[in-house]
Amino acid sequence: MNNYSIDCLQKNSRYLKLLSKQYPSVAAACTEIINLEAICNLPKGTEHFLTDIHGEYEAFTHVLRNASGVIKRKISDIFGNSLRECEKKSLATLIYYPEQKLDIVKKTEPDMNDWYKITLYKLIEICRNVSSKYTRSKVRKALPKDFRYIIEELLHENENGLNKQEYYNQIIDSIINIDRAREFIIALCKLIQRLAIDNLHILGDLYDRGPGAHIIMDELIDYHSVDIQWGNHDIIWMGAGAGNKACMANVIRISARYANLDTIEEGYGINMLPLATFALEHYNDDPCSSFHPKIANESHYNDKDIKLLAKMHKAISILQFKLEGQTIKRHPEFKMNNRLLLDKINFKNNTIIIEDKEYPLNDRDFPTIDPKSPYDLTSDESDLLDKLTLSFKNSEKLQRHIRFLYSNGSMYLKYNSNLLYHGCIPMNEDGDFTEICYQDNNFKGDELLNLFDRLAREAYFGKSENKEFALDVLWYLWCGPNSPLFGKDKMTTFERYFIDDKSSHIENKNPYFTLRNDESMCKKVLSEFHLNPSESHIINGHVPVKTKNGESPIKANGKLLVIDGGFSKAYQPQTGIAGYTLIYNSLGLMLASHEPFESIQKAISEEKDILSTTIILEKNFKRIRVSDTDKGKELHDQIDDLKMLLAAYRKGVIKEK
Ligand SMILES: O=P(O)(O)OC[C@H]1O[C@](O)(COP(=O)(O)O)[C@@H](O)[C@@H]1O
Ligand SMILES: [Mn+2]
Repeated sequence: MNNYSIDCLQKNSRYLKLLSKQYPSVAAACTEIINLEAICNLPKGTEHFLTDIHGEYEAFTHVLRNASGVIKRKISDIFGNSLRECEKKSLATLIYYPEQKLDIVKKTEPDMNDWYKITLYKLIEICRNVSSKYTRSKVRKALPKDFRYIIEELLHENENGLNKQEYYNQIIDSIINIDRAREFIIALCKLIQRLAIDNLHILGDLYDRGPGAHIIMDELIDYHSVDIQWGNHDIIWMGAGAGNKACMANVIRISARYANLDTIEEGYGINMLPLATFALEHYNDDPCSSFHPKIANESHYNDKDIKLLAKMHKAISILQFKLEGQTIKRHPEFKMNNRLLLDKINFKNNTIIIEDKEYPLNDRDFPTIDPKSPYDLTSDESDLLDKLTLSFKNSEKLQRHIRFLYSNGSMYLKYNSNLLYHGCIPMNEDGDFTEICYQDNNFKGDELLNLFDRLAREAYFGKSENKEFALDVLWYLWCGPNSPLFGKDKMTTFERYFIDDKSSHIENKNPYFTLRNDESMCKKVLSEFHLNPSESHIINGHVPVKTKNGESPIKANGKLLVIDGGFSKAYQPQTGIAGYTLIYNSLGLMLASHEPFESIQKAISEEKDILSTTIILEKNFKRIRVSDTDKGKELHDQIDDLKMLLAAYRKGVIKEK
């Protein structure tokens, strides 16, 4: 026990008085100290890392429910050879999708009560196992209200204990007899899912081409503990929600390109009719060949839909190029003049000069561009943009999702000695961190990311005259040459639509992406962020690992892990797999690589789980305790404060209440 002097206690008396409101007596302070010290000795909770989901909600939902294989492993650990493989599979499917699986069982099972009974025993066994890492109080808080008391009884009673056996069996029988088995099983399955993972980390790009980013956001909002490191695709949605027109045009363009306006229209209730009307009016006779949407499943769309989508796609792309040009001109400090392209078009010859090279354009229909002032909006374009901006601002659901990205997200995160970020820390060829000047000060490394984080928040919440600048910074973060989220020298969107010569499409990655293979570089980054380089790791998303070409997700001698493996179907041909996820539990760090996922429907009806291969990256010989984690450090600080309060009570500096 620390020996606090009276002087020290008196100096801290204002804080101690406040603390004494929560712990009003010696007994209360002692109880809390014992409680916190006990928590510190528990094994650390399991962390789950996912990234680059790109709107693929089915695969995402599945990996969230199967906890990247954690639940399957628990079933195997607990039941070993006492269950057949097919029984383990069924049990796993039940835990992932209880409602749907119960409906299927009901159709074929001749003795439902018997099935309920056996299943309940198994589920309680698994619940006991997954809850053993937590304090009773934490488990209690996770219990569903309706069954709180019964589950607690079942978790803490030993059905083999002589006196309790009948009591235990009676509870199970009663649940079945009063017709509550279905609800009870669903509650237990959800509890297992909830307790299997203590904390979820998402390393960015929830949004983009896949069909259901809004569904993913709804799931995350309901998730018990999640943090998000913003990706470049998330940041344009944040920009669109905050009212930046260039970001909004990008968001609509990408949705049109991937024939995925459902997220905007049905997910967020934003009406695209004004864009459709505008497109039909101005591009009616234009085949918009380069703007044919990329459609995963052609059969969903008829010819007319595709033609209309192509016109909308072109209309919003031209708007994007105009708005981006205006942004670049407003901000010479962004140093993006090389991306001013509309004024480099020769409308007579139908060519463009980019970086001293002349290219023919594959399209000559630019009905809304005035060659003399190509970045000016026509009055129809202005009206359209005003309508769309208003709809984005007024979508209650979009705004809720954006606020969630702000409250649970950031540019980067330090968590239990790992450094998490989506893209990169901008670097020069020589490995120095790139400096950016803002308001006469230079920023680089962690300070640069902190600056961007602050400005990103100011763009949404700010009220000052700097807000407009901050809004443009959100767009810079999407595609600016020194954006940590983008990490490339330029985004060649214009070239990919209008120039056939593919050499103009090249986007060069920041030197970071080569330098990060070097262990000493990674250690330098970790030190920059004030982490101990010998025990910490960097965890990255953003660039898909081309496993097919022999690339490894483990870089720099294990210091850096890239877990973008292609949740997004568009990247799977390159990566050869369907994504990496990372699990960090009390025993160490494990990397899971997943085979492509067919569908939730097949996962349920055919019990087709994702096939995952897990490799252990680091194994701890001593189990990691809460005490060794960031939470543990917080708890130790609290314990110290409580000990000081105890001393204050005992030395009469503070009175018990
Ligand atoms: O495949 P598309 O639609 O042309 O998109 C490619 C664009 O997406 C980007 O790769 C950014 O998205 P990611 O963050 O998913 O890599 C850009 O660099 C590139 O210009
Ligand atoms: Mn990305």
